[in-house]
Amino acid sequence: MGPQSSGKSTLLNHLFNTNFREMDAFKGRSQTTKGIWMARCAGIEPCTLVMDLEGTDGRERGEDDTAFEKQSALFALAVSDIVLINMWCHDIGREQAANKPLLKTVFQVMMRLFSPRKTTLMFVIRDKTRTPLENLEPVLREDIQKIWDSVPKPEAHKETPLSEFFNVEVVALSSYEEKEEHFIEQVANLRQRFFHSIAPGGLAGDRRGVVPASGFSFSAHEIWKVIKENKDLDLPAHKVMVATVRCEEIANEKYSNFVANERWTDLEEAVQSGPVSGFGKRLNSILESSMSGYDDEAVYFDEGVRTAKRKQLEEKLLQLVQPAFQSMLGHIRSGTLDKFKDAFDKSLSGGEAFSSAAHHCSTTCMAMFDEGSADVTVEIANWDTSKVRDKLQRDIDAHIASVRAAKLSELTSSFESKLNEALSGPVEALLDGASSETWPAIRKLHQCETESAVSGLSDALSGFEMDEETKQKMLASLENYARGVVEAKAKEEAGRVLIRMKERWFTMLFSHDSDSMPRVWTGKEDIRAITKTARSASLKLLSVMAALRLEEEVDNIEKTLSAALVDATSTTTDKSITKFDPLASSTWEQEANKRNNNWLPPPWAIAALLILGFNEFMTLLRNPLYLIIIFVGYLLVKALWVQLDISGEFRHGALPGLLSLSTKFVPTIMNLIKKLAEEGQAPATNDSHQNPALASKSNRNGVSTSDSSSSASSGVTSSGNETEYSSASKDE
Ligand SMILES: Nc1nc2c(ncn2[C@@H]2O[C@H](COP(=O)(O)OP(=O)(O)OP(=O)(O)O)[C@@H](O)[C@H]2O)c(=O)[nH]1
Repeated sequence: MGPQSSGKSTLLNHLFNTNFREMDAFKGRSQTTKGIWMARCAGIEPCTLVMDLEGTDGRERGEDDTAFEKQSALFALAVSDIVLINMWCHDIGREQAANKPLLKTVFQVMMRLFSPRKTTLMFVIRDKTRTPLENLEPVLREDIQKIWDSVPKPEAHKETPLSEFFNVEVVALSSYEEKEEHFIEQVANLRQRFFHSIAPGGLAGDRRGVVPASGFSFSAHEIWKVIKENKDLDLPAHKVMVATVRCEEIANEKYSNFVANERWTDLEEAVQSGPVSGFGKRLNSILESSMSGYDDEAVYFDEGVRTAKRKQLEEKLLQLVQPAFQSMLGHIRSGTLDKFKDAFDKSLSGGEAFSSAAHHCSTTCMAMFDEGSADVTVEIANWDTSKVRDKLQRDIDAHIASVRAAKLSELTSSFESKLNEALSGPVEALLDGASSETWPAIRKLHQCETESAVSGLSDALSGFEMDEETKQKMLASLENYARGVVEAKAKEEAGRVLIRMKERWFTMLFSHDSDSMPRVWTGKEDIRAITKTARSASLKLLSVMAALRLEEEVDNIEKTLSAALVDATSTTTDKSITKFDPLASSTWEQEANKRNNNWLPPPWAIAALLILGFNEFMTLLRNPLYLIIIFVGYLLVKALWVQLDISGEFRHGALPGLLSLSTKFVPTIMNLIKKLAEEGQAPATNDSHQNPALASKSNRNGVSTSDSSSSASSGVTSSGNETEYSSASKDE
């Protein structure tokens, strides 16, 4: 800065090889530079910017702070490290020096910087005279001090010395117009002082509050804005503000560069379709270059701001890449699960025991997953992979469990089918040739096969590391199965017992003699004896089929059968209902029928009926007509019940019973009506003995002839009704 046409632009152009507009010497002295101009110094390292300010007019004015002169001086002090002040040599020591008002302005605005930094004020004495600099300098400093003292200062800076705010330097140059060679030489010397001016001990003052070059443009704009608004300049706050804005800009730029980075887009696309080898390495490298790019650019900005913005950038980037990381982890998980299934399958088919294969494959695969997930780790993120790991472990366990269940059921069914094969045929053959040895042989076979199957299964189960209880349950179920096979076979054979008995009786023994030759009937044979032998042989077969004898217990079935069916028939010809019948009292099927026929409701239900139906009972008792109607109804129903043999019909199931009843119902009703009609006619003719057959029939059978014949046809196995049974037996 300096007075108008004091050769500022000329000096700057020579000093820094710049190209500021200079006044044309032939056009006369007039203002050339308007506003503030800026240029980069050529050939000076590190990058140095130089500003050429509009010249001051040298008049002392009481203008306010909005005057451009003051604003530009404040701007220069706020952004510059070194301020060159041009002054004429002959002005030194003069009361009316041209730059006195300028210096006053400089000192005043310095107070307006919220926290001023130490700026170098270099006084450049132009058109130096013969007076040596050593003599001029003290006079100049004295002038400066005087001006400093005369400037009104705020309370805080009342006693602050000038040196607190400024480094004062003084240089003198020969006249450019008269001693150009000297001028150029001296300027060249001065230029040397601008190399590395910001290095320690260099020409620049302290570097408090400076902003990095990348923030300069923004910072200069903001400072100028504040100055224009006539506000105080808070340089530290400004520094933070510039850092915030710039760091954010840098971070945003790095983020968008990352998003557009081909290496990243390729990686992101690839991971959609499957696992990508070296995913972690590639991603880390792209992230690393973004972050280090940020660090490089933001390094000179305020540390607090820089770190905070770095963290934000990091978070944004991680948010961007996390889905890719998750899908990569997902690929590893599903890939590992597939590998596990394959390896497990191979181990099992290679004959390895189940639990050892499960354990070994699971351990290997989990290690494989750990390795894989370590490879995809994003270094700056430290994301937790344990959830995915747990999921994999659960999937593996579930697979093991399902294979285990399948294998166990496969094993069980294989042993079962073996047992079935080993037991069915032989048991059938043994029952075919029923004899007293049949059941011991079946027992032996059953025991032998069961034992071998159980021990086989037990051996096979040893590879499954199962708890003893479950194992015992499985073995017991196999034993039950074996028993079931024998039982089913025996029942199946028992179903065919009638045919077999017949075969044995007639075909084998009755029609053949003891030498198995077809019998020739001569009339001399003892038919009774042959019949007895044949009958007892077939009863023998019946007794073999009659019960399951898987336990070694002595039973009386054969004896009972012969007593009831052979001996009884040979000794008694008349069976009475009062005679003890061992077959009827046995606990076989009849017992079940008896239970089925227990139609009475339980005692509590009877009690409930009595209590709840008390009113109805009383109504009935009070009105004898009701009672008579009910009694007649009861008689009718009972008659129908007996006629239709309802309990007998339903013995074979509800549907056949209903069908049979529906066919019998109408004829029976007709029969009853007919009967009643006949009864009615009988007294009219007053001759009961005219129809003795009808009378005797009705007397003997109570209700109807058709009844007795239908009861007879139902045979011994009809209901437990004793009367029915005896009448049927008599008919037989
Ligand atoms: N006497 C003298 N004249 C000089 C010197 N240096 C430059 N001049 C002359 O002064 C005149 C003004 O030069 P500029 O360099 O344009 O001066 P300025 O201070 O930049 O002028 P403004 O930008 O208008 O304030 C020119 O004619 C120069 O030749 C010098 O050292 N001594």
